[in-house]
Amino acid sequence: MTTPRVLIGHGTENDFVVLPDPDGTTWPERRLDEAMVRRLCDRRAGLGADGVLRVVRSVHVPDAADVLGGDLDACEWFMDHRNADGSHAEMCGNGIRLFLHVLVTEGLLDRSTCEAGVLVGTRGGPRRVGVASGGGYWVDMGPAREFGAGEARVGGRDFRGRAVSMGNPHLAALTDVDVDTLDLTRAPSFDTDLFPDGVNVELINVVEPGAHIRLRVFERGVGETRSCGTGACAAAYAALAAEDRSEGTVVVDVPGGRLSVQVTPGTTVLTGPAVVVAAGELCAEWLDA
Ligand SMILES: N[C@@H](CCC[C@H](N)C(=O)O)C(=O)O
Repeated sequence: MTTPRVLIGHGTENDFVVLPDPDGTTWPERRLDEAMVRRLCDRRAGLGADGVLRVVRSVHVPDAADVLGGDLDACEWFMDHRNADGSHAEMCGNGIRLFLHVLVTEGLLDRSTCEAGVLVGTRGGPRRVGVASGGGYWVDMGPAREFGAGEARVGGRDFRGRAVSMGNPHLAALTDVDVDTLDLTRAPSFDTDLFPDGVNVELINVVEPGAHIRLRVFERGVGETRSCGTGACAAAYAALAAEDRSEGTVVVDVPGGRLSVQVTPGTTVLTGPAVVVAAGELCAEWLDA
């Protein structure tokens, strides 16, 4: 087998190993198993990242038909996302912007076809993603769905927040405690009845009510990350809901940069950058070790 092509990239410093596999022949699930994802994401013995994005045509993903249903034909491409621990996630807001960027830079998609947006398959369903006029990329993430209230214990303190689904589960907790002072080295404890599949926890400070927030996030399957796109959307929704509003545009500052989230009752549009840092090949010696 030839040595597989690989790219490293990020969206607001939420970083990914990207594996182009258009025809599904290089990284079938049996090869890109949990152990391989962990090895790739290992920051010392591998390339290092918060997750892996496999760039593959939907027809080559065995479970794509289940999650995309009648939209399978409309989604030529599928973002096969894995967390650093090897688990699958339904959706990744930073990853999908990088995914489109890589499709363009790898010559798999013509940039001009992206202006109006391209439907990409994800395990959370189809998502439209396009080139933003002011730079970066926008993603139509679908509506935030609130499904209760809960608590998480982080660094010895309890934080109460809204349970919000962006396809994947979030606890979005507004707090007056300066989030920069929190210890996020250990996984939060949370209510497993409310979040049976685990949860991403966002701790949020309001900078300007309903307009500007900053957050830190502990991601399911990863740990603390420098940014989380779905988390930014859940946090923006919670910040607006705290003001009894169901729409508005919120600037979201994360440790790795700035995102913008436009919330309406019908959907949520996330806008932010995507950067490819390096491209090359995985070494056979490392792969076979
Ligand atoms: N960083 C991502 C979210 C990745 C998935 C998450 N860890 C989960 O398991 O739900 C984003 O930018 O949205």
